[in-house]
Amino acid sequence: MSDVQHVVVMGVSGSGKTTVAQLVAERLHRQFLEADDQHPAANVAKMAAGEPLTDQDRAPWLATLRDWLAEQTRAGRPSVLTCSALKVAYRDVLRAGGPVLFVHLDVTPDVLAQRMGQRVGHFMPPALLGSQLAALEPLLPTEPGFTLDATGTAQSLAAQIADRVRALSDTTM
Ligand SMILES: Nc1ncnc2c1ncn2[C@@H]1O[C@H](COP(=O)(O)OP(=O)(O)OP(=O)(O)O)[C@@H](O)[C@H]1O
Ligand SMILES: O=C(O)[C@H](O)[C@@H](O)[C@H](O)[C@H](O)CO
Repeated sequence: MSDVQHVVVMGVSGSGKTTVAQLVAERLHRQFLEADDQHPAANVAKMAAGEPLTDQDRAPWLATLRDWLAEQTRAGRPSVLTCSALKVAYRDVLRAGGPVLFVHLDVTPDVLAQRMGQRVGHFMPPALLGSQLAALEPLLPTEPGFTLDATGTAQSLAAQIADRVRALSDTTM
């Protein structure tokens, strides 16, 4: 089995996690989970009201995601998960669910604001972007994963990620 069992597509709101991760899951024929759908209702209400989440708010949500990863690991199902995973401590929680490769979609604040401004029907207000960027801790060299300049098209980003995952799987079989 490959070391890259779970790909976690991470980054701040509007970076393209959902769009890109869905394409990666299709390309690699993997299980897919959208972390936004797993937030407790209180978290969604808080964000929709323009209030950033705290570490405490995120704790039960991260535990749910970790448990889902652990379930996939136990069943031997490689997966793709979207998750903001803004802090090292949050990523450590996810890593407890099995072998993970983080892919950080890095987008400039200008492009993020443009993307969030254009998006319709999403609970996350663009006003929370500053707090997302302030909370973000880039991947450390000691963490498994890589950062991608995510200003390209979603299809080209997904192709790059799928290629990297396949290459890593080939070298670890
Ligand atoms: N590579 C891309 N190039 C241009 N636009 C993109 C790209 N990826 C996503 N978008 C658009 O940007 C907006 C945000 O994308 P998306 O919802 O996938 O981001 P997200 O990181 O999942 O956000 P959130 O965490 O807030 O749900 C959407 O309107 C989407 O269509
Ligand atoms: O950790 C967080 O603050 C949240 O996960 C957010 O990032 C949102 O859920 C998501 O981005 C919604 O748009």
